[in-house]
Amino acid sequence: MMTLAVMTNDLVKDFNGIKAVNQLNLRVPEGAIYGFLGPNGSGKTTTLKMLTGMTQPTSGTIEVLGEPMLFGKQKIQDNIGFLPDVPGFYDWMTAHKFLMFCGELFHIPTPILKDRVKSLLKTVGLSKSAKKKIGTFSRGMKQRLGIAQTLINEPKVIFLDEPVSALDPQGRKEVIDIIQNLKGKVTVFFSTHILSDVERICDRVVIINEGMILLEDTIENIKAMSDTRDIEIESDNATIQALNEMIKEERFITNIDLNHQIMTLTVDDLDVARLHLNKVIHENKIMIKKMMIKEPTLEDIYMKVVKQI
Ligand SMILES: Nc1ncnc2c1ncn2[C@@H]1O[C@H](COP(=O)(O)OP(=O)(O)OP(=O)(O)O)[C@@H](O)[C@H]1O
Repeated sequence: MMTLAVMTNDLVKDFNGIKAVNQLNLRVPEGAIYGFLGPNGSGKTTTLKMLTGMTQPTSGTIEVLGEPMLFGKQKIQDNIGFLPDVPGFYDWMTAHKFLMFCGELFHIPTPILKDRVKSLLKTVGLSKSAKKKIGTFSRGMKQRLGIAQTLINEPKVIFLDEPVSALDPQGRKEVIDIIQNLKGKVTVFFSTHILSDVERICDRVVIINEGMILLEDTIENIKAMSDTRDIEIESDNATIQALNEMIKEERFITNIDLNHQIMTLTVDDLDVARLHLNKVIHENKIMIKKMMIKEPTLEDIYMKVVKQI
């Protein structure tokens, strides 16, 4: 049986009649890199706060690592790590001092803690900046330090609230690479709205809106589920126009999008479309640079599911 790192049953958080989280049933397998997606205000932060024991649910239950979350009494914080969306640091502390300080809060014996801090600084690529003040750090460096802090107590699961959203592409890549390297060592539950990152590293994804689940599955299954397939054809402008005239009345085409040298066809039957297009291109001796089938991206699917509501 699959071991679950996080399980919620009918989780609800009501703020004066507004259900920020509404009957949420999450199943996060142990060891997964789990992407928690949703537009602004969909309930991600509220969920994360409940999962980490900081906010009391209105109703429903939470189990983390098989232990029921008993609000106010739980020891669960010893076994989890949490990086809030806007982490706070003492700017005057060095990275090394900060991690030592965090470890002391867990009463980790000093010799063990020293080794752990050293190894964590290496994991997040901050060994060379260990003695620098946090106030001089870039956002990306702070976020990496934040990830090291979530790992200080050797948790089995860490929760990261939008860890990459405020970072530039370089900073994002560094943080995403670190998360990817944690695979197999710790369960990572992270919220984000940057879909390309999710696509690259997540095993499973859940998309929520208005506190409810719209979709929950592996990335492959989510992509396979989408039945829309586009065909992209590239040539010079005139050829594209000519081809458009030849095929625009075909019944298998549901939409044609022309963008100078690129024509994108949305079709209802990919096989019929390919056969017919090949025939037209061959018979009319049309020179094309490229014809390819565009797989739907997670972003296409996300936009579709979120818009349905
Ligand atoms: N303390 C609170 N009191 C009242 N309403 C709240 C409170 N916290 C959140 N909400 C409401 O709950 C809903 C969900 O908010 P939440 O911050 O969980 O969403 P989110 O998905 O994390 O959004 P974002 O990506 O913008 O941070 C919103 O409508 C928000 O206004």
